[in-house]
Amino acid sequence: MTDPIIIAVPKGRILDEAMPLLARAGIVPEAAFRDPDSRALRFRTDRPDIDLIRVRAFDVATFVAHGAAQLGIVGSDVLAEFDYSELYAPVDLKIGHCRISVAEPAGMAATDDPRGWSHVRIATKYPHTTQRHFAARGVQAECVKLNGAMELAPVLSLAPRIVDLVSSGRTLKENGLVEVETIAEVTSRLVVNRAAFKTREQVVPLVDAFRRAVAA
Ligand SMILES: Nc1ncnc2c1ncn2[C@@H]1O[C@H](COP(=O)(O)OP(=O)(O)OP(=O)(O)O)[C@@H](O)[C@H]1O
Ligand SMILES: O=P(O)(O)OC[C@H]1O[C@H](OP(=O)(O)OP(=O)(O)O)[C@H](O)[C@@H]1O
Repeated sequence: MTDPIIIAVPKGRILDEAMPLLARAGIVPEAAFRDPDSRALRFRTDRPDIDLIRVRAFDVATFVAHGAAQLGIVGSDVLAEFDYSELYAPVDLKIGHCRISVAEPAGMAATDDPRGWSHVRIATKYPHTTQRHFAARGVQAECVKLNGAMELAPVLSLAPRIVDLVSSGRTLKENGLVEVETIAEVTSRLVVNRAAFKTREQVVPLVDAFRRAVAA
């Protein structure tokens, strides 16, 4: 038998929204996949030709780009940050809605005019996206890379502004920050390794199954 198709799924918040979509696409993982106590990382499904792996959101793109997984589910925020040429993103899964935004302390925003910025120092998990956004209007962005809790950076003087994901706005509010610019709207995408798209016969029907699952 040929190797199973591997689908990389992020273990964070997207997982809850991805489960019904997987089911509608005809893929039901073994029970351990949803067991928080399980230490397993690779799981069988009701389809003998498909396995799932559960990895960190940023690592989904890496596994699929390198062909270690053939398909994956990943936020457009992650895709924009990596810009891997080996990734093809044919389906907007319409889950994981949020936006990537610039935020700063409410007190600072009261008198700040983004049109006057020439150099900004930004704490973010998304340095490439940030630099690209600001470079497009001639602003130099100096980024301090963090992997979480960006909202602490302004109050602790690590950087006066942040670029982070915003959904309800609650995290910003509870940390005294306000959104001053939206960089992009974010949803999760089905990603496919370009070589696997051409060489593995199950991939095209799977992409179609996900497309139908979104429309259902
Ligand atoms: N507040 C949010 N609302 C909606 N979607 C979000 C939100 N935050 C993140 N996402 C989406 O979920 C993806 C994973 O985010 P999550 O916060 O679960 O991962 P993480 O905790 O940063 O990941 P990891 O622990 O792997 O570093 C993001 O890439 C984004 O596409
Ligand atoms: O606008 P809100 O609805 O408050 O959502 C925004 C928060 O959600 C994400 O964090 P997450 O909870 O995933 O934590 P992490 O980034 O620290 O892992 C993001 O990094 C924000 O901190």
